[in-house]
Formats: sequence, C-alpha cells, structure tokens
Amino acid sequence: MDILKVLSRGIKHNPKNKPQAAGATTQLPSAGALPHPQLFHDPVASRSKKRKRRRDGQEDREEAQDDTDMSDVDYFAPKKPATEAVPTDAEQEEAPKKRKIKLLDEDECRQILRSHRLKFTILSGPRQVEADEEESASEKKKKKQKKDKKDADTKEKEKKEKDDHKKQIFPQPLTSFGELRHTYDVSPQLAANISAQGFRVPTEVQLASLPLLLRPATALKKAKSAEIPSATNGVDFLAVAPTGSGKTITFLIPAIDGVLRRRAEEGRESDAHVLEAVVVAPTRELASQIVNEGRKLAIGTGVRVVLMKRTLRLAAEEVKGDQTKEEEEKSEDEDASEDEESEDSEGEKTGKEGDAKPPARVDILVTTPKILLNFLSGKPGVRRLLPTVRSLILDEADVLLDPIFRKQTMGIWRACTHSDVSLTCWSATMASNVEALLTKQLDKRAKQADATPRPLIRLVVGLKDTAVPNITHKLIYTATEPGKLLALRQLLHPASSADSGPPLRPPFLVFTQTIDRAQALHNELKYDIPLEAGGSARVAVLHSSLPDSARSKIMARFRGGEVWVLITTDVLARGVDFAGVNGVVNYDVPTSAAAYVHRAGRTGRAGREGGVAVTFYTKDDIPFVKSVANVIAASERQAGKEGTEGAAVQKWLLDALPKVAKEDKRKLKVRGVESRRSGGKATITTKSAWERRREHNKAQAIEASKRRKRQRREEGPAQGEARKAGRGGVGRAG
Ligand SMILES: Nc1ncnc2c1ncn2[C@@H]1O[C@H](COP(=O)(O)OP(=O)(O)OP(=O)(O)O)[C@@H](O)[C@H]1O
Repeated sequence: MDILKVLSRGIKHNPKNKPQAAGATTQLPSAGALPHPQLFHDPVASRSKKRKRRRDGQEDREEAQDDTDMSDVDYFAPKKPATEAVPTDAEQEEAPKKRKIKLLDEDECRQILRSHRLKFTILSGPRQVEADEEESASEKKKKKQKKDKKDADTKEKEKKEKDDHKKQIFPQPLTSFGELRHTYDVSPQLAANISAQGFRVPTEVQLASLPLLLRPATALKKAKSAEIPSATNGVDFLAVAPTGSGKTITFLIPAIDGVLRRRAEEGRESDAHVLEAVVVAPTRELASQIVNEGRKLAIGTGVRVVLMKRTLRLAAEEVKGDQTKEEEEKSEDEDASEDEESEDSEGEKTGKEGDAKPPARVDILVTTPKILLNFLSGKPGVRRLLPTVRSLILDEADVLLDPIFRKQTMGIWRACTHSDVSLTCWSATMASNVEALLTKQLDKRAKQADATPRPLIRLVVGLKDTAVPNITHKLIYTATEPGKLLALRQLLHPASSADSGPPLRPPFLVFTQTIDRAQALHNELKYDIPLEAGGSARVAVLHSSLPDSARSKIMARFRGGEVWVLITTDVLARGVDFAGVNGVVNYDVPTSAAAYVHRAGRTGRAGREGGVAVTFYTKDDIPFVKSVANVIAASERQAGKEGTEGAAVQKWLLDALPKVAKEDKRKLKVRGVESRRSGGKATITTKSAWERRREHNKAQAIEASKRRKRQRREEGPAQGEARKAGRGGVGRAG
C-alpha cells in the first residue's frame, strides 16, 4: 500500500520518527490562514430609505438614502488600521468617557443582522408568558369550534408566522471588536487580550451576541419593534450557531467582563476571588479547552479560570439536604474515568481533611456535570449551594439537557441560588423540546423566587439544526461492513483518489459507534503506516475509558501534528477545536442529524475552507441515513452546490432513501445501529457493551469482596483464622 505517499504529503521526514509539528499542519488546506471567519454576507435591501450610514465614521442619520444596493456595503471593514486597533492603556482608559456612543437605529440593525442570517426571537419572559397563555387558551377554543382541520392548520401557520415576527428583536450588532472597548466598555486588558489572539473580525455569533450579553440595556436601546421587558439585570440566552463559529470566546468574554465589573463595583481587590461563573461542558477534553481559552482571555486581569477536579474545594454554602435525591442524579452512564483520582494543583481535598483548608481561589469554574454534582452532594445529609454564581453557561446545551446529563445539569442549576443568576446555552444544534424545557424551568424558578421572569432570547445563526456549509461532504455506500475498511483504505490511497473525490489528507479524525469498534479499527490501521513515515505512532485511538493522562497525551500529540489519524468515538464529536483537521471520517454512520453536524464540524473551523467529511453507510444503515443525507443536502444548498455534479447528495438519492420514523430516530439515537452493538444494556454512551460488561464484572467482584470481608468480621477472628488455616491446608494438599 502506498499510503506513505499520501500520509507524508507536505510533511518533512524526520529520521527520528518525530515529525515537526509546525510542518505537519501549516501546508494543510484547512489549517491555512483564516480567509474570513464569517460564513454569511447576503446582500439585503434596505426597508427604509430615510437613513444613510457613511463609512467614514461621520454617520448622518438624517440624509436620504440614495442607494439600496447593500452588496457593496461592508459594515465589517475595520474602522481603523489593525495597528491602531489597540490603543495604549492610557488612551483606552480615557476612550469610553471621551467618545460619544453612537448606536445604529433599528432598521440598520435589522439589515446587518439579516445580511448575516441572524435571527433573534424572544422565547419567554413576562410579556411572552402572558401572550403564550392567552394564545393557548384561544387556540384550544378555536380548535373545538373548527372542524375543518386543513383550514385550521393554514390559519395556525399564518398566525405563527405573524407571532414569530412580533417576537423578533433587532439588537445592536458588534460591527468591530473595537466597539467592545468603546461602546460596551470592556476592560482595556480584556480588549487587548482579544486583539492579541489575532481576531480581527467578529464571527456572526460574536457580532450578534456580545452586545446583548455585555450590556443588554445598550444593545436593546433602539429595539422598538418588539416589546421587551426590562433587561437591565441581564437576559437568559440561547445561541444556536454553526460549529467552529467561535462560541467559546462569545460566552467567555461576558463572563470575564462580569467578574471585572462586579469587582470594580464592589471595590474588591483583584486577589479576592469569588466564584461568579460556572461553565458546564459534556466532556473533559472540551472543559480543558475552554479553560485554556479562558486563561488566554484573562491574562493580566487577575480573573482565575479553573478546571473542576475531584479534589477541588469550592466556597459553597452548606444546607441540610435530601441526599438521596442528589444521589439519584448521579447518572451511571457518564464517563467513568471522571471518578479516577487526578492530580490537583488548584485546590484542596474534599471531606474531613479538605474541609479544614480554605477553598480554592476561583472566579470562573469550568466543569463536566458529574464532577461538580459530586462535590455539591458529596457530604452525607448536606447539600452544597453556590450562591455567588451569577452566570451559568451550558456549552453544548442540547446534550447537557438531554436525558443522559439532564438530571446532573438541573442539579447544578438548582445549586446556583442567586436571584439574578443568568443562564446562557450554546450549541450548533438545539431540539425544540430543549427550548421548551428551558422556558418551563425559567418560569418555574421565577415563580419560586417570586420574581419577574427575565426574557429568554434565542439567537439562530444560519439555519437551525443544520448545515456545515464550508466543507466538502461525501456519502459513500459499501454493501457490507468489511467493505468499509477497504473503502477507507482506498480513500487514503492516491491511486483511487480520482474516483473518490478529494483525497483524505492528514490530520483527520475517524469516528466509530463504540469503543470496541474504535479499538478494532485502530488495530487494523496502525500497521498501514510505514515505519519510515512514523509507523504506528501516526495512528492513535482516544475514547472515554482511557485514563485521563493518556487522553491528554493523545490530544497533545494530535494537536502537535505527531498523530495523523485519530480514531475516536463521539467523545470528541462536540466542541473540541483542532484548527488544522482536514477531514472527518464517519466510519460508522452518526446516529442523528445533530451528531453528523457536530462530527463534521470538527473540520472547517472558523470559516476555513478545504475540510472534507466522509460518511460511510452500509445496507444496515439505509433505514436511518436519510437524516444525515438531509443535513448534507442542506449544507450543499447553503453553499450553492445543490444539484451540481460535485454535490454528495443528489435529489434521486434523497427521494430513494426511506423516511425515518420518529420512533426509529429515537431508538437509533439511544442505541446506535443494532448490528454494531456488542450486546448489553441499551444506553447511549461512548462506552461499548463490552466495556459496560467489564465494569459490571468489576463492580460484582468488589461487591463480593466486600461481602466476604463483612462475613469475616461477623464470624470473628477465631473462625476467620480457622478458615484461613483450612484454605492453607487444601492448598498444601493440592
Ligand atoms: N473572530 C474570530 N476570528 C477568527 N477566529 C476565531 C474568531 N473567534 C474564534 N475563532 C477561532 O475559531 C475556532 C473555533 O472556535 P470555537 O471552538 O469557539 O467554536 P465553536 O463555535 O464553539 O464550535 P463547536 O460548535 O464545534 O463547539 C477557534 O480556534 C477560535 O480560536
């Protein structure tokens, strides 16, 4: 196999089999310089011709607009050359006071938001709750009266469209990062840290969310078309934005700003740390990544961003608690390796020894759900609360509110007892039942606290729940399972690249349904790489049953370009950002449309072009593959490739694939493709049945050993000795 030629393309051979990290990634298509991090620039005609916006900073709101062709207008051109983007500290200190803040009028906001396919909707809040109640009452009445269903449906649809329009809002967009300092008054150091990362143009999600999250009152000052209740205490927020669109810094910037602002307001010293924000992410890899991003943004601000560890002790309020309820919330399905003891430099031991020591100094905590819930409910008969937390951030919120993590996430939310705690939720996909759950919970919390519910505002960037528009998609059919391995090898082989479209260039990720399949594929592929090109060290496998330290090492080797092919499960499907990943192979078909979006979104980050997502499907997958094909078709539609020869999904294929029944979709999401399961209980988890069985056996062995110990204690030392002597005798006799 000539895989060496493909895998070593663009990479200088290192005789010691230790490739140069930089060389390994800089020449790869999706790792190149960022072309533009924004995905959408639609020309949008002005609704009003009364206003004119000039780009020289001398905005004249009163002049009549003479040109409605918005395609020439570049709202996002830097207002100053890049060198001027970060004024000196002294200038920055002065800046907000000197400058008169100019806000865009609602029509201008609307145009900018529309040209970037950004849609804000108020999902709940005082006005909305009343409206929804009224609506549902009148709807019920109407439904009774109307017998003609078709007619009712049409009217309902029209009404919904009308109401949707009413619920839409058009807050101020962030036209440049410079505005963070000048209009939204973020600290000079935070502004400098953003600039130091080389971000010049805000992505769509940043452009839309940052004003609203930093200063809601300013952002909504000109938003007149929808009545919004007072937003001075902040808003609850839900953002659905494409993978790789920069959601992480979008929630971190307001979190850091919030800590700094309150610190200044309360006259606290910079070394007085109060836990004010909690970021929850579903996997440890993602949580560590968020910590790294947070620390880069917090340099020089004194804000401490800390990763939750098992041994970390937080400043918490202790109340008498319903232990059993909290215990129940510890899901058995979650990542078992979280239970492992990990080294901790930040905090203290929990329990008796730890309680005596002062709590860790944390401003922003990043955690996976279970580990924090364990801390909150870790003391018998006691519940720990986090009353100082003002901001709860759920990254990959749809999965955190999915049944696997829901109870744990809710447990954390309940522990954040401050009356003003704001909730922000982030993901590339969001099911409507998650939105319904959130609105219900927010109303419930407001009622319990006897407070006015705050508005829950949803932002959708592009199309909700779909589309990874900036990469190439490929859908490859192989009749049988063994055929897939052959097809994967052919895809890697240069000779067949002509038939297979763009060759798969390293580094790339390969996703399987279960851990045992990931391990098996790893065993198959690792010998495909010749020794001269690095051999088996080039192929690695990462899954949730590996120890923490092994997972971190593999991540570092992959990020460094040392590992070219990383075989993994859905543990790496969400959130993890490898800037230089050129491709994603769905060796096993993703079990939902959302899973496809997240897996494919590991390539083509921040608007990079050149990423490829290849999905194999077999006869077994045909009943389920339509959801994936629909996402690919939507992505190609957005990219303008629909119906072209290069499109992965042609209309005939979409028509031919069977529709997936709702119940089948649910089953597939929970169990995966049946034929790929190795038996065992039906649970959605990155753990294989084999692994669950192993854990079950281990648990049984521990239980049996405890039983024997108990028995020995009950029997007393004399009988114990006699038993031992008896066993020894048998041994000797044998
Ligand atoms: N304004 C920007 N300009 C250029 N790059 C940016 C900008 N904002 C963020 N990035 C970079 O984009 C990449 C993706 O960001 P991030 O991981 O936050 O995406 P995400 O939206 O959270 O994706 P996912 O849905 O997969 O979790 C990161 O490498 C980040 O540094």
